[in-house]
Amino acid sequence: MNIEILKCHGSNNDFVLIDEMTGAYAFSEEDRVAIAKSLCDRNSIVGADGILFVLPSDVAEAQMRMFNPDGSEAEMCGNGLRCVARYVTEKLGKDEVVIETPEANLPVVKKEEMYEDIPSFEVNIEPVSFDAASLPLKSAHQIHIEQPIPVLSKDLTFTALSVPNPHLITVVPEIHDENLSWLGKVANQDKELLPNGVNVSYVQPLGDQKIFVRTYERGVGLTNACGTAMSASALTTVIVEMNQLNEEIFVFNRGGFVICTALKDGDDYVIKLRGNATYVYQSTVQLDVASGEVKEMKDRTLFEMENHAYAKMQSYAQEQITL
Ligand SMILES: N[C@@H](CCC[C@H](N)C(=O)O)C(=O)O
Repeated sequence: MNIEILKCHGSNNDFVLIDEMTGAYAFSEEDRVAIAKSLCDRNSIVGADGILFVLPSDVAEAQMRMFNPDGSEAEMCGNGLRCVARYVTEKLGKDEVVIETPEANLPVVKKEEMYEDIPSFEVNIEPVSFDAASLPLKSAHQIHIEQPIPVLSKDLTFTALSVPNPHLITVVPEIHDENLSWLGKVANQDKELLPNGVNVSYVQPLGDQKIFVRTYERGVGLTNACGTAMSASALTTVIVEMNQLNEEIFVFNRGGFVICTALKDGDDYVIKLRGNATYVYQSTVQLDVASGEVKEMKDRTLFEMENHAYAKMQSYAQEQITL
């Protein structure tokens, strides 16, 4: 079958967006899983960190469903939600809309450009829970903040939270990719400890309300950036590193940077995640859903100007962390 795709990214965490509101595809649940596995495969002619299905909603302007390359569906996707925010606001000619996600209806809003010629959006990341059962994480502590997990590490401590997808956050003086990758694999294999798997992040404080975050994503592996992980990391630094609530935290990553602000609304935390929503190209792919083979890509139109603008922003982000 022919499927129209939009390749997009937030902080170079890249996605294939498929519009099921306009396209009369009538995918089954099995189709969505198969399409996610085929189109995200880095050996195919597309390749991505995840897939975003945009569907009609009875309670919001649109609905987002996000699948990882292994075919698992995530409760939330922060970088993906900014891309969906741009897609839906531009389609409806509005500056703010609500997007239905599996656990919450989330407001998203177009913001002033965070860097020259960078379309920028802010999305709410919620509900947030520090209850270990919300991941779930098997722990002796109901609230697992800065506590060890001996099967994962002899010396590190971890903060567990769901936003609402599951995260383990560790504040470290420096980041070693091989070590994070090992930790992420072990954590995701141990179904006694973490039955639904987990996204694992190392956070390096850079001082002055700045942090660097590297994440091993559930269902993917190491990615350039993970929006929910950066949000969870910003909130964790508010709690363990005495950063301030209601103040912007600049979160740098392999693919750029975002700005997170952790707020408290009564007893509940909400994180505002602001960052780019960049279109890479649009095209039509011919896919054999049954065999998973991506046969052909046709009519590929590159968004050259915005890719060029994003490259500049990425160099700026790199300079900020090497200064
Ligand atoms: N990259 C995303 C998160 C995608 C889902 C995640 N891998 C999970 O399974 O929870 C983001 O930007 O938040």
